[in-house]
Amino acid sequence: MPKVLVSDKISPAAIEIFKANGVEVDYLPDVGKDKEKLAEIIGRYDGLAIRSATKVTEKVIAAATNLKVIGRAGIGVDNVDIPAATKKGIIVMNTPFGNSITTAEHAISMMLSLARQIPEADASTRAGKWEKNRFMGVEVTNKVLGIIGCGNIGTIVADRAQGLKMKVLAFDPFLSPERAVEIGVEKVELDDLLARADFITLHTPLTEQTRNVLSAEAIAKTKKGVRIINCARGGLIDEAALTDALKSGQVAGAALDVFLEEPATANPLFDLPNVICTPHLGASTTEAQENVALQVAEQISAYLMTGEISNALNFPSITAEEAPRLTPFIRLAEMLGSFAGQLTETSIQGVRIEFEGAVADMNTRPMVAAALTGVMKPLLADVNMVSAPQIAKDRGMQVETVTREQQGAYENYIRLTVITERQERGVAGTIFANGKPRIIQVKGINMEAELTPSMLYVTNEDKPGHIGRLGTLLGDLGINIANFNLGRMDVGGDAIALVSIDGELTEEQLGRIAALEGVKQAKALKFNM
Ligand SMILES: NC(=O)C1=CN([C@@H]2O[C@H](COP(=O)(O)OP(=O)(O)OC[C@H]3O[C@@H](n4cnc5c(N)ncnc54)[C@H](O)[C@@H]3O)[C@@H](O)[C@H]2O)C=CC1
Ligand SMILES: O=C(O)C(=O)COP(=O)(O)O
Repeated sequence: MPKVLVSDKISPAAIEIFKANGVEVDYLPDVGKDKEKLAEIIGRYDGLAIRSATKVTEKVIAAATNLKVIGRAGIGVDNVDIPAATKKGIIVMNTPFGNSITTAEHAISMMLSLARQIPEADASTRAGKWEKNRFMGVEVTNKVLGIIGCGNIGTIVADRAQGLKMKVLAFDPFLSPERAVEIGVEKVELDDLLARADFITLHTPLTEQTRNVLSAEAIAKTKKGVRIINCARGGLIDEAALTDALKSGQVAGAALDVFLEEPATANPLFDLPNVICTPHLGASTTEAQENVALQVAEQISAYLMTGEISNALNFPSITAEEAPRLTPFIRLAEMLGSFAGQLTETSIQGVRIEFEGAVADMNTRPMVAAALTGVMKPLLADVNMVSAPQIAKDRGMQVETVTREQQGAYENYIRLTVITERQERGVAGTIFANGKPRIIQVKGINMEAELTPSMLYVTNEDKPGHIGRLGTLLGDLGINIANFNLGRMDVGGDAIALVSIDGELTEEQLGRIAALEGVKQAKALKFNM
């Protein structure tokens, strides 16, 4: 039974879902804040469910010897070292929509609170001061809202702001002009937004490109008296520059849900009167927490129990519907990769994967990942479909994918070619109606061979007597032949024998086969069936 650790506070409904799906679960909501403890126990788990308090660092991942999946009950994954997880073959998934409405509503609440100084007015009134003249607000109607990052949350904020009769500008390099028209925002460059916005709200992920998007220079370009809302990530604003700008009056107010250092228990911004702070509450509503908890528990369970992948950030999704259709082709791709990988002795420069017929129409990315896994497994035992594409890239392997829709003799086939300095070696296979993989071509030579766990691969010159000699030798060696497949280029040309055997050949036995008259290469191949 797979075992999952929940290391942050998530809705108890998730625990029930894990159990109902046959997944064992430990709910230790304080462990996420204790890096040492997390690293100490993570080795026991196949899955990890987190929110933002758990920092899944390289060190934690190094200790995660059994971990297969990290599920973020929420959106931002800047607390997970995704490259380290990918290299270790661990899927990282999030719940991209579960808390977006809630977070957008928090941003709007923060904007209105800022416009009317609600927290301070509240504190003053409770203190019995009745300072009616002190709290002069601003209307948002007809004001300009600048949204930096117009994805899921930014778009919902835009919609709600339009309801408040605001004019909305958006800076987002990935927002298409058509989409901007559709959602009724004016797509602008950052400098334009900075110069024109009365309110600026941030909704990008924290990445190296977005870090300090509101830097001292950017803040200097804003309209004097701008109000800034950040319900995305702390690192998006240079906090020192914001502090200075709030003091100088360049920025009239800031509403911050997120901070560079969290938990934020001391921060110079807390001392300023025109600042509103909440403790990373963007996603904290009953509805959103229920959504993300249920979803993450379902996603993690589905991956661990069936291999279904949804909302992974480091692997293409495989839906429950396509999983059964894809599985035989993923296995075929891995076997072709393994076939070619085991025959390759020099360093691999590139891999070409061709898909022809019906398979060309399917989701080929998992098949490419599986093929690369097969190719590299003889060298790197713990490579898997998640880590293989990244490892191939890191090693400078060129990966080319070709899809052709026309059909040849087979309804569909995959050809994998490994390119080394010396040669190109291609091997092609198909899936028969019974779902079984078949090799149909090796190095341009047609044959039809079932792949079995232990095989002997022999190349030779096509001369009379070879098959007899090989069969006799295998008999003398006490090796039982389960299946004997032959193919040749042309009469007297290169020929290949692919022999399924019971048991495995020793080096010594292989040496004797290689020494047979006419044999060019003899190799023992193993396949995980
Ligand atoms: N305060 C909280 O509790 C919560 C915070 N968040 C934060 O909100 C962020 C945004 O969430 P979603 O809207 O769901 O993500 P999303 O991926 O749908 O949208 C992000 C948008 O940012 C844009 N973007 C990326 N790089 C950019 C750049 N350099 N400049 C301008 N735009 C850029 C993208 O094109 C995308 O449209 C999350 O990454 C997370 O960090 C999310 C949920 C709750
Ligand atoms: O979903 C996100 O990105 C969030 O920031 C929400 O964080 P949380 O789950 O409330 O710790």
